[in-house]
Amino acid sequence: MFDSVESLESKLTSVDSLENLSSPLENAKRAASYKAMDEHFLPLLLAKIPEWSKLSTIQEFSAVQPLVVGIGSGSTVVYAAERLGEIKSVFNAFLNDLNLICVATGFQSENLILNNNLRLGTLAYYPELAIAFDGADECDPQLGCIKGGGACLLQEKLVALSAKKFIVVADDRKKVPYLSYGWKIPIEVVNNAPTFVEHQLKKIFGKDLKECVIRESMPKKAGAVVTDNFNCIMDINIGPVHNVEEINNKLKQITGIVETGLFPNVNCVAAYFGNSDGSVEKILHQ
Ligand SMILES: O=C[C@H](O)[C@H](O)[C@H](O)COP(=O)(O)O
Repeated sequence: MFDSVESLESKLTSVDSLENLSSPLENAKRAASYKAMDEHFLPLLLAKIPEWSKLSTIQEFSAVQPLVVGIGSGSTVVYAAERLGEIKSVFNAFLNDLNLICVATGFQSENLILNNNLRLGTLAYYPELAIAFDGADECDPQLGCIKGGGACLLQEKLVALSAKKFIVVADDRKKVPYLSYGWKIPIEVVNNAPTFVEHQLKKIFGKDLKECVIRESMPKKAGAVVTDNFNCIMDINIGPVHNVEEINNKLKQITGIVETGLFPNVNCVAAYFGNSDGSVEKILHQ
């Protein structure tokens, strides 16, 4: 006989009882990620349990629609993957490898999924995700974001746009009144195009283009950062970004720019910002 759902939920580590990590910042990232996972993934899972608890054979499990979850990149989403791994192990009777699939946003994210004993799938197999969790470099009040601090913006955008719900997990430094408040916009550019792209940016943005640099890998490797898609990253400063969609569209019209780190809010329903005391501020999309 299965344990009751309530008794399983109570087996999850209580967020208040977690031991301190190496720094207050890490505590903040973990608090945001755990809360986001508990408030957004658990309800999806609990809604499926009545259906899944009737299944017993592998054939029956493989016939049901899996819950497909996007796991992003960066240092914050590490804790979201950790919590998802814990939920999976506690709810093992209902949530096996066949009905929970995780889609990655790149190399680091693939390893996060595998290291937490989660099953890896791809967008090619699972083009529709129930939900995706990812970090952000900046997030505005409308839940528009700048992403790409770790150069994963292209695959992150593919996953975010494939998810019915997109959830941002971050520490409180990422909550800003408008985008490019303190962060440049990363753009992924094909390798032989940076000079062409810079020239076009000057034409379009004129004096507003204050900075345009190719991101370097130093000190770990000499030369430009190479993305998981074998392109380079340019970080540009065109001043405050108030209309995220308009700027994103302007940038995307330039040949040679594969994708931008500007994420206008398409389906971001909530952002969780962790504070160093372990409390979490949540902003919901209006
Ligand atoms: O390319 C990387 C991503 O967009 C990250 O999600 C973003 O940089 C936030 O990373 P972190 O959680 O380490 O602040």
